[in-house]
Amino acid sequence: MIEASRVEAVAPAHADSPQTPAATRAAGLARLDAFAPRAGRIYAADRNTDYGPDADDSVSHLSPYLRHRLVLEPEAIAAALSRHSVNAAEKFVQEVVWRGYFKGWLEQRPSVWSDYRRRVRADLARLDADSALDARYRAAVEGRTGIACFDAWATELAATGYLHNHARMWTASIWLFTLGLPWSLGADWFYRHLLDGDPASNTLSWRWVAGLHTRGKTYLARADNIARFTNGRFQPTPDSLASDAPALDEPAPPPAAMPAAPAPLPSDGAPVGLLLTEEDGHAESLGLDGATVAGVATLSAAEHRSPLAVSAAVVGFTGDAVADAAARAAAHWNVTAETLPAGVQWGDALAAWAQRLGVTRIVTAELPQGPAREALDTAQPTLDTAGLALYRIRRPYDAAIWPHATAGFFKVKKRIPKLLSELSLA
Ligand SMILES: Cc1cc2nc3c(=O)[nH]c(=O)nc-3n(C[C@H](O)[C@H](O)[C@H](O)COP(=O)(O)OP(=O)(O)OC[C@H]3O[C@@H](n4cnc5c(N)ncnc54)[C@H](O)[C@@H]3O)c2cc1C
Repeated sequence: MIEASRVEAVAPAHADSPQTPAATRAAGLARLDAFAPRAGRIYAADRNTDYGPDADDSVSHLSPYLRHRLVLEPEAIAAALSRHSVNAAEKFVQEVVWRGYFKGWLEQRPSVWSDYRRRVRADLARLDADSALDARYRAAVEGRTGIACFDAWATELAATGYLHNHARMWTASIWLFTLGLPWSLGADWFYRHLLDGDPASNTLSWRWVAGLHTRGKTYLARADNIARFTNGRFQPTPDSLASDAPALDEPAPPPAAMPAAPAPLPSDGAPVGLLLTEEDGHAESLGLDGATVAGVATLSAAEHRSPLAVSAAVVGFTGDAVADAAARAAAHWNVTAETLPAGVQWGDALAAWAQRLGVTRIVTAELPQGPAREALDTAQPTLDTAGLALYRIRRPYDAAIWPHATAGFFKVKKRIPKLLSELSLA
């Protein structure tokens, strides 16, 4: 049994903290608008420097919005390309596409996600059995390792729900190779705190640092690199950090297999219930304008990110994001929106809601691997018994990227010009 009280004793971010951004599409679009002028050469030149939580930097901070699809990847790419040439915006576009690449990679190998979920439980149980490992783990997540940069990033993560990409790479590397902690627990720690916490980007980035994604190739945090790219804020001594990063080893994941395209929603006009989750906050662009949407419901699985307690900021941000999505969808289709109770079986909640609405069809954006997908898969037998048909909509953006996410990012990167033209973005 996992100890529910294993929670970090560092300043937590609260959902209403002034540092927590508003979880609305309007706030995301405002952020995109403010960032777009810097999405070209400024971003490319300066994106690797982490100036600290209270300083301006050159990255977009769009990730919580993109992760919940309050802002869509094509919108972010289009905003960058409306201000900059394809060449100047190349780096930003590539970074946005990394997100879709990781999602597609995991969709094609769902067992990597289920193995991660099992591994987190097993490694948490190891902490109970190994007091030295437990002490190292607690010192790390509470920011008490004595490694100043690591401790500052641990505190920043808990206080803001965000870390700069380079800080994520250094933190993960120090966790693995200097502190000798299990990668799965590092991924779980990030996932419990990041407002942009994403099953694919987070799990696969940790695996990448550990040498499990690009097999055998690890990421080593070096003292001089940290000093340079924190603008001198941190100056670790070289001997305070591991000097090598031996790759972890694991059996290779099964071969990639692209999930079949979901069955289309029949166009016979029968009424549908529209289910919104934290995976997609912009139902208005799902292509449902020809459908008869009879009502909207929301469900969130944010609390199931981990066997441990998920930060209040994550639960708050996710709840606000689905509420914002529901309010917009309800206004768009002129129907009412219901927040279905958290903590119940999704199958029971959905069947009761569909009955209230008088529909036998539920439609939702396709849920990628993650806790919401697990909850919906578990609900499927109950939906079947209730005679409810579930339709999932795959966005053209995902359909364009996922099939190419079979190996490393390079294969997808090479296709970016084609992708931009297929999606009418350039
Ligand atoms: C160990 C580790 C864990 C991570 N966990 C997550 C996570 O849970 N969720 C998440 O969204 N990203 C994760 N990332 C990727 C990346 O760090 C963040 O997306 C990025 O820092 C978000 O800040 P930004 O929006 O200012 O990024 P920008 O630099 O402005 O990039 C624009 C957008 O591109 C995407 N992006 C940028 N870099 C990456 C990347 N390396 N991989 C995937 N997408 C990227 C994001 O959607 C981001 O919002 C992780 C990286 C590492 C090394």
